[in-house]
Amino acid sequence: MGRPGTDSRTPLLDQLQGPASLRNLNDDDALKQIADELRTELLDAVSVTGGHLGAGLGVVELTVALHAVFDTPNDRLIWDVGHQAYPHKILTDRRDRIRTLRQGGGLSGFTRRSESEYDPFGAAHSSTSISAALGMAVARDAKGEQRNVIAVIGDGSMSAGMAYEAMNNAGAMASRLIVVLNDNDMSIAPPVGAMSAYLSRLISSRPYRSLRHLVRDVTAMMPSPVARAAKKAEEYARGFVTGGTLFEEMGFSYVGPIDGHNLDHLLPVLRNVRDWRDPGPILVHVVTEKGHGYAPAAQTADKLHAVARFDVVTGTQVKATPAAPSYTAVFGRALVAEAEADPLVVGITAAMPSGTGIDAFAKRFPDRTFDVGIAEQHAVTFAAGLAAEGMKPFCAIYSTFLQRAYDQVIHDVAIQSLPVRFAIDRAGLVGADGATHAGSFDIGYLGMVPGIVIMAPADEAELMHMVATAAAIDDRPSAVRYPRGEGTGAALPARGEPLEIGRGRIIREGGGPIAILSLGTRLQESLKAAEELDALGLRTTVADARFAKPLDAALVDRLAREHEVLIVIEEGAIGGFGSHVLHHLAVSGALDAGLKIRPMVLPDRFIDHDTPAAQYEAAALNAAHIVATALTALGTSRHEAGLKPSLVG
Ligand SMILES: Cc1ncc(C[n+]2csc(CCOP(=O)(O)OP(=O)(O)O)c2C)c(N)n1
Ligand SMILES: CC(=O)[C@@H](O)[C@H](O)COP(=O)(O)O
Ligand SMILES: [Mg+2]
Repeated sequence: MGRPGTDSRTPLLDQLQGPASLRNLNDDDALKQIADELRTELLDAVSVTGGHLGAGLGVVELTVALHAVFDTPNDRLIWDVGHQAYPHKILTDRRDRIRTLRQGGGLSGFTRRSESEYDPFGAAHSSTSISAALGMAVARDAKGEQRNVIAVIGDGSMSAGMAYEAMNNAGAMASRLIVVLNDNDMSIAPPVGAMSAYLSRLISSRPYRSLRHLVRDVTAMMPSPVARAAKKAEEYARGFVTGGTLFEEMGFSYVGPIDGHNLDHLLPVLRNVRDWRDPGPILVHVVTEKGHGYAPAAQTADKLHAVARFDVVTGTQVKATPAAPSYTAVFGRALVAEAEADPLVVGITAAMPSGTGIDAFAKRFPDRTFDVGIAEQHAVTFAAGLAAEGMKPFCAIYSTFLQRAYDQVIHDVAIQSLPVRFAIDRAGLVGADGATHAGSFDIGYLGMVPGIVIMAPADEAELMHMVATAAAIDDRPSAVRYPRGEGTGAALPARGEPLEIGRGRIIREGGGPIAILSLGTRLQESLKAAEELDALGLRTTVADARFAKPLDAALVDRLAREHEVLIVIEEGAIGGFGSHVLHHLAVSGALDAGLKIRPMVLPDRFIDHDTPAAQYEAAALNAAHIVATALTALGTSRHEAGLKPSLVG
């Protein structure tokens, strides 16, 4: 691959008019050049935008081959997770926008139906592609239409139960379906689990098939079961112990392993698979390298899974120096402190050790750390089993990914009142990953679960106290939810002090008509708003709820009784903390006295990718919005109050 301008060949990528022009080339050598140019363009674009890099680098040749062989967009191409789809986006009508990736108003960092006809299914949460592809294949057959449906799923994403649910169903159906297993022996971290070990054995036991073998394998599958029986007989004759791969046992035809960077192999095999007319699913096992073709990727443990802006020549990333440790890092520190004091404390992650801070715990307590792979449902019930036997499991899962294990939280944990501790990272807005990753719903979806304790720290010191509080709760589930990114710089204790469950705290006594009850890290904005209101002679009370559940009813009643206006603010969707406060005040009759209560929550819509600052402005949860809400409730405009005009009126 040459760097831009160093490749003496006539550029071809610039001449492409979408994937159809790839197919019209009829020149495999030209496709190889296009792959080189595509990798260069990918590097150049992501060096400017940042984002997910390693996965896309690993599928450059595969992306070219898929679009060169299949009649996209009529043939449906579904990318699992979608973080590897930047080359796909460059080849499919979005090259001109690729440098807007993950920015407000720009391209999504994942596939998205609304973005392009070449994105038949949205993604970002893993392991959905086979299910969606099977649905599209069955719809095709039901409508008598003709097309191929191809799901591209990674080895890491093959560790989620949903992938097996889909294969189990597909393997028993006649619908023609193509699954490309993109096996780069990586998840975000090195892969874990028996499936990963199996795939490694499969690859080592079946060295790259020669082209002749590959074409023969596919040919043998084509005409009829007779040829397949002959092949099976040959395999038995050659001493194959089993009937073949796990995938074949599940009703798939299997082709591979294939070198996923070798277009001389990829193209003929995919063409054969395209023309294969036998009923049922086929799995094409493609072996790739995450970060392929870019030396700095090979030198990093995570193969440059996600990067900030970087220098293409050196691979050096441009990272701002955080002013304070991240909530994630503080969680890791807090968990280590609890584990040093209590050998029953264990840490669980679902394939996100670095993202959750469990990697720090693992360094200190490798034998008490469990990475279960991309398997959130299993992680929760695995934790329930541990808790049932007296262990103290901390299950660290992003808010958005915990959505996948909701029934396990209720059915396996809460109904049995098992003391699983949920460390819910990325709770709230997450910036560039956008709506699919926003942690908007956890207060809502957990808040209705009887018995669970839900905490939200105002800063990172509070986070340590809440981890200690959770560690001490041995009779029911507990959850601590905290945001992505750095903390406030608060001084940190060596170890947290358990809090009194269900007790909030008054941060500043106002004495005026307005009170603000904040849950979580919106406290900083609430204090700024109080300062502004003070300046108007409206001395404002600010309280930190600390607990969404159980609610501090005494605190809520006092705020309601002593103030004319009560603002309740949280970084969560409607149906969360504010709803619980409203419910309590309505049931208790406190609203009958005419309290002007204003819940402030995330807008009731999905908030697209953007910078965090832009997202908070869009969410209207900043100090200026709090001031405006309070004044409006009071019946005073900012003008009457003598405040300079604000964007929020
Ligand atoms: C349900 C879910 N859990 C966790 C993640 C976070 N995540 C994004 S990519 C990834 C690794 C995927 O590995 P693989 O499928 O092998 O793709 P590769 O990055 O190797 O191309 C993980 C864990 C996710 N997107 N969805
Ligand atoms: C693709 C994916 O789902 C993860 O890589 C996710 O983007 C990580 O999010 P953070 O960057 O917040 O850890
Ligand atoms: Mg992988």
